Amino acid sequence: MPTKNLAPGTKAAVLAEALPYIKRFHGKTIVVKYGGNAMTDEHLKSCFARDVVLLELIGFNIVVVHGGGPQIENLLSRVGKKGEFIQGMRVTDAETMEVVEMVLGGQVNKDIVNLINQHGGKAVGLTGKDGNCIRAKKLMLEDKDNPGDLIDVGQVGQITKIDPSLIDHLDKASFIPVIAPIGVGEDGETYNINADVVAGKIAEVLKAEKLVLLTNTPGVLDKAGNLITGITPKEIDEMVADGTLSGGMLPKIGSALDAARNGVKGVHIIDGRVEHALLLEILTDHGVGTMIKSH
Ligand SMILES: Nc1ncnc2c1ncn2[C@@H]1O[C@H](COP(=O)(O)OP(=O)(O)O)[C@@H](O)[C@H]1O
Ligand SMILES: CC(=O)N[C@@H](CCC(=O)OP(=O)(O)O)C(=O)O
Repeated sequence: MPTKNLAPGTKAAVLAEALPYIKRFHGKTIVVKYGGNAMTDEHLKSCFARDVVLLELIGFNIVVVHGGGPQIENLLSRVGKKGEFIQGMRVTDAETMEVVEMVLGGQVNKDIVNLINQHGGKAVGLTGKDGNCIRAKKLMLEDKDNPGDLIDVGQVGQITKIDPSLIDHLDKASFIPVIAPIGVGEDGETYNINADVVAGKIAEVLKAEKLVLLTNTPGVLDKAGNLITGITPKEIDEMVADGTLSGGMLPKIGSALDAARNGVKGVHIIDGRVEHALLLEILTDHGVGTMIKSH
């Protein structure tokens, strides 16, 4: 949005408003999860990359974890396959895993790295295989309809360990890590992991001040479609039980809540379709989206 028509006093007030936030987050880690659904518009992608560079240059350690669900879907359809999801997790056979790794570790990861670098940042792309930073084992889902039974969703991973040393090295050297949600097993197996789950765990392990999940809804919506600005664990349980939270929102809210309970002070689900949503959330009084409370 052009700012040339704003009065100088208004511009100055907006900049001055950022000072307490700059003081609070200077030298601190902020994990940003960039959802595949929020990265479909070129202009918005460019705004996102600019925001990341700006936040890094004012002294925050930004770590980006990205998704790419729609982008995976696109390549799958080109090879004649259709994605299937159970409890928000993609059923991942060997061929799907190849596509997932190509899209997340290749296309999407390099696209984000390139954009950040074009805007003056120093981004480095990784998957969980690099430096063994995301260790995983096979995930089995609980069958909600038949308690006690397990559902096999193929090469979907459950995180067993995050090794933050590579990410720490990059942060210390002012590089911006851009992480694709692919994990590696003890015997070198490749695992597809939901990006929200990876972002939440990385935020916990890095003791991040904030976790911001950018998606394609204004935040968490109630039954009537209204935005909920703050949500408690009890309200989450109720909304899962009555089906108000479903699909991709299930792993998202689960990992957001885990992160909030495990020490990440501010956990927010925000609308990545809003220009500069990240700056609004982090540097202004104007909170956007839904804050996930730990109790
Ligand atoms: N109560 C809810 N409020 C908001 N979104 C919801 C809700 N329940 C389900 N969803 C779905 O969750 C989606 C976001 O998850 P997902 O598609 O995995 O996005 P991303 O690619 O950003 O991770 C929304 O687009 C919406 O369709
Ligand atoms: C196991 C699983 O579901 N993995 C996800 C990984 C990408 C992802 O999470 O992308 P979004 O953040 O855009 O949804 C998938 O294959 O779609």
